[in-house]
Amino acid sequence: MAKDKVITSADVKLWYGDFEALHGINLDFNQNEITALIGPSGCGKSTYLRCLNRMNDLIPGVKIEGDMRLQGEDIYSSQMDVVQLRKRVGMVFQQPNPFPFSIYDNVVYGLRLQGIKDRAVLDEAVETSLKQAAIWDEVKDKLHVSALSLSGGQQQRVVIGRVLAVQPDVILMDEPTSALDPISSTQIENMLLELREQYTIILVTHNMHQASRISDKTAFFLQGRLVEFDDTKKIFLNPHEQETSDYISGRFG
Ligand SMILES: Nc1ncnc2c1ncn2[C@@H]1O[C@H](COP(=O)(O)OP(=O)(O)OP(=O)(O)O)[C@@H](O)[C@H]1O
Repeated sequence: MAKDKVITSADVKLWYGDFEALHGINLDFNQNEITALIGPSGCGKSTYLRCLNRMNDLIPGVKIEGDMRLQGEDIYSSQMDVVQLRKRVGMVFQQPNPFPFSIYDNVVYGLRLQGIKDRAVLDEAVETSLKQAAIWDEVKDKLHVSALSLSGGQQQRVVIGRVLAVQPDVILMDEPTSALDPISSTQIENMLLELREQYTIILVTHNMHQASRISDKTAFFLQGRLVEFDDTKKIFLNPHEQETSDYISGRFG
């Protein structure tokens, strides 16, 4: 049975000034799937990812063309509320970036911005989000200490909790484990497999083992082009394109 498409993108092109970084990307994302974006450094994975919640709007001199839709709504329409969009399409970066506040205040940050003040509602959101982010047991007795006092792996899970608290539809992750040790990385990978039940996840990764272990679909980018997009098994075991095969087998990149 065909799954629902949460995000669709057609003929996405992006220029940084005169430099064309994306050359017409066509890529759709199914609900409750993890899609990995792979490819050598500089091929445009992060640039493409940032198009999906309009993070590139913040960069001067950027021009974007193409059609990108979230649940059918035009992401680049003038009607689109960008604050709402970034709530619906949350983002986790390579370096954990907790705010210099307590764990609790980090997690409820987005909810307070929405005007939610009810302590019971906030408490409930903190517990639920930190459980989903697989860090509740480690921090439940110290919710009011600074998030910056945690290890890198714990900080990244608190940041994921902060993203989950506003109940996004889609979570964008840009190399979320590359700054972490192997145990923390595995914890986050296992958590993503759980989160897939509820969310649609788009993950940029340089880690081929990670892409093959946890993603349903894989998109291989090269020099601003989408070379191949398919089921992860197919991409890793029997890719259609020679360039994909060369990259997967470590012949470049
Ligand atoms: N703010 C920017 N201004 C100008 N050029 C940029 C900017 N950001 C990225 N680029 C260029 O766009 C191209 C794609 O970069 P991008 O960061 O999207 O690649 P990537 O595949 O995510 O790389 P990596 O795996 O190293 O993070 C590169 O040539 C890069 O130098």
